[in-house]
Amino acid sequence: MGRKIALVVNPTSGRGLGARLAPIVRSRLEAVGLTVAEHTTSCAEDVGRISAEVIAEGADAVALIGGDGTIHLGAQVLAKSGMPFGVIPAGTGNDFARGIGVPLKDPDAAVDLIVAGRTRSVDLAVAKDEFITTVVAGGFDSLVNKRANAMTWPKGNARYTVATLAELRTFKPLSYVVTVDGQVIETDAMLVAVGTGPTYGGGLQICAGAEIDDGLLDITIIKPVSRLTLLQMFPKLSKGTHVGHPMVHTLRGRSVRLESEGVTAYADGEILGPLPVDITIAQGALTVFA
Ligand SMILES: Nc1ncnc2c1ncn2[C@@H]1O[C@H](COP(=O)(O)OP(=O)(O)OP(=O)(O)O)[C@@H](O)[C@H]1O
Repeated sequence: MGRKIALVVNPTSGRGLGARLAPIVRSRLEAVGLTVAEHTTSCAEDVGRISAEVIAEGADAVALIGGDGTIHLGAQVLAKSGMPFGVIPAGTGNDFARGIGVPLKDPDAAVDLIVAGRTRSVDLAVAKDEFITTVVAGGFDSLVNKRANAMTWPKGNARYTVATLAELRTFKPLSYVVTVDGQVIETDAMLVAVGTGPTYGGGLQICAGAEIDDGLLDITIIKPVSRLTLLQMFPKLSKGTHVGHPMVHTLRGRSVRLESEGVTAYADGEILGPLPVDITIAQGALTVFA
């Protein structure tokens, strides 16, 4: 085959899983005759810088080892470049990989998708001049994210459960103005989420049913509910069955404006910035092996 693959590794993703996966991935790629140029990032800025360099140097494809944060950084450069890229999931959340159907706990199978070479174009959201690869959201979940990101224990997704329980004690619904393709919705809500793919927070199907390549943003509004109802809804988020609840409102559109005073929006698990935020769709902006 002789394809040249640039392997971009975030060694810190998944608390070191990225570094551990790199030699495994590299040898599997080389075993099928691919030429691998391995680049290990030493800071967040390196992900974009190295991605830009390997595009300029004429790599045939990029393989990213990392989690959603790494993919977010890489997507800023890879979007609209036409450069096909593959994901080897190494984060704690891995929601982008989940959304495009890459096996999460089987790096060999993830590598095999790159080797097979079948690509598809997937949509990205655009907000505050950034490409977003999963979900933009603000409200109750912003507080949970903030708390969970500051926690060192417990590890993995359990942090989100602990943070959710802590935030539930004091949270009050917020007032939002949500404008979807010009239609203005004024509502109180627990949170509003806007995604190209279905999940955030490591598999919570907040935008259940979102299709990654339909050219549309999926919007979920969770209207004010009691603490008990929100708690009961939480396990349903993993299956996406919250969507049938009368206080869960879903819609689709190509442009969304989210407004709510004092709310910080999160995107791809990281802080995006304070609302208001305008979100549009970049249809088919990213070419992935899947
Ligand atoms: N050497 C590094 N290279 C790249 N990013 C780094 C590095 N050190 C720290 N970071 C930071 O690590 C963040 C997290 O990486 P990533 O999201 O891939 O892993 P994760 O947090 O374990 O997974 P997930 O986002 O899926 O939960 C990046 O957004 C970046 O800011």
